Amino acid sequence: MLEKRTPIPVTEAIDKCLQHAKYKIVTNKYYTDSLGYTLAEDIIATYDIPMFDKSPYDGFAIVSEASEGASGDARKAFKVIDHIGAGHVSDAQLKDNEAVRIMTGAPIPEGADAVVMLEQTSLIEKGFTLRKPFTPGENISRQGEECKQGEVVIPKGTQITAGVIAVLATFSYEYVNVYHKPTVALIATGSELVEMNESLAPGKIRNSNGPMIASLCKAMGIKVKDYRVHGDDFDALYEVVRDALDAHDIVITTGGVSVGDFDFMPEIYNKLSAEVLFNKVAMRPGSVTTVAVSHDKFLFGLSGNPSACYTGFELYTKPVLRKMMGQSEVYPTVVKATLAEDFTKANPFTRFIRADLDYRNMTVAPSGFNKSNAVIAIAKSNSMIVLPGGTRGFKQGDTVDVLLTELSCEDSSW
Ligand SMILES: Nc1nc2c(c(=O)[nH]1)N[C@H]1C(S)=C(S)[C@@H](COP(=O)(O)OP(=O)(O)OC[C@H]3O[C@@H](n4cnc5c(N)ncnc54)[C@H](O)[C@@H]3O)O[C@H]1N2
Ligand code: MOO
Ligand SMILES: [Mg+2]
Repeated sequence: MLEKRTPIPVTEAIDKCLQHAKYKIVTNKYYTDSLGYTLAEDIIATYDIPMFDKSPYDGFAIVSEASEGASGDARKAFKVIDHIGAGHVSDAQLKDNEAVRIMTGAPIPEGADAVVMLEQTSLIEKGFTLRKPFTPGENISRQGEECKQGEVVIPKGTQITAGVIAVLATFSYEYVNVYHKPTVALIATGSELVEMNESLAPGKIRNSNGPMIASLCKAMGIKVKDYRVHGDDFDALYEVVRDALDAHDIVITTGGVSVGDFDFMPEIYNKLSAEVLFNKVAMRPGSVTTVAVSHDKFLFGLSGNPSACYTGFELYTKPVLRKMMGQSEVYPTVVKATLAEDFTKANPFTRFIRADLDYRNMTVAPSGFNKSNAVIAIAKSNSMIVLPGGTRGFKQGDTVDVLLTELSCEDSSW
């Protein structure tokens, strides 16, 4: 008898996945090799930044009091008694109308309490004149104004970007504790699938899901063991999935999760005694997306239809990968935007539409033909419009939720 599937809400499905995502092992990386990993320790400032009061400009360090009353008609003259660049310290003790010629980044000499930009001076023999008064502290970068020694500057759970690497370099974190990345196996199922160079006999189609999912993982800095295409043969498929699960933390399959005669994934989960977290979600596309767990390992049964497959990855696989990589920000980012065209279809379930979000004016429109089997609209999208279930008749100008899918800082260097 046909099994009855009960759809659960998308947010509940995401949370079910995240509850089971636990795998976190700490490893140590040389700091420049840590890009794309997640910090397993807080990064603490080992000294104040700036470490000393310094000049933010090329110009002259002065005693501000000596500039009092300066104007265009009554310019004040200063005598230059020393000359320093960044990396050097002046021994001068400034008094009254004395100044030190100073470059950006150099420490403020004793006695000085303001910096005059070169452009604000007129040079004379032995020094310069000024036409305006300076206040104490003017144009000085203060010690500790960015951060103080001992402060947590980057918390554990942050993904390491180029900016984080700059901070590691600043505080001499030569080796840094990061979380291990989960290992992922990928299997595209379907007797209709042929690879890139094979001929397209009648009834056959190219495997586009496999390379798409591998690329989505790669963009997160995660290497995939690609088991490539496997036909709809229960015993053979069972063995491949079992072996893949033995060797990896996560097995992603595409296809074979619906109720067709050759959709073998439900039976495979059963034979593996995996706990199925859900096999129906109140969403379109990807309603048959199935996620199962077995001893802290994940089986993502993504739908065969490319747009459904993509949506399932973005909604369920990506947050789990992020959590297993140790990241503290795991949920998809959702923003508000204005719909640029009418969308009249009814939405019995929450609908995800591959979309093009224009960041300049925050308007959004579907990125092309948008059925579950569409592939081109994925390529043209940078986001997905999210329309709640039980709604219909969205109009141009309506405000809608938009889930961002664009890749940003994630490492794809391998
Ligand atoms: N009677 C029902 N039929 C279907 C239901 C349902 O609830 N009742 N659900 C539909 C929905 S929704 C979807 S989505 C699909 C899901 O199908 P499967 O996940 O079982 O996937 P397949 O049957 O293997 O393939 C579906 C479709 O996708 C193409 N495909 C598969 N793999 C790839 C690949 N690697 N690259 C590109 N395209 C792929 C495949 O040829 C099929 O056309 O089921 C509906 N049916
Ligand atoms: O999973 Mo299907 O893609 O809802 O159309
Ligand atoms: Mg099917």
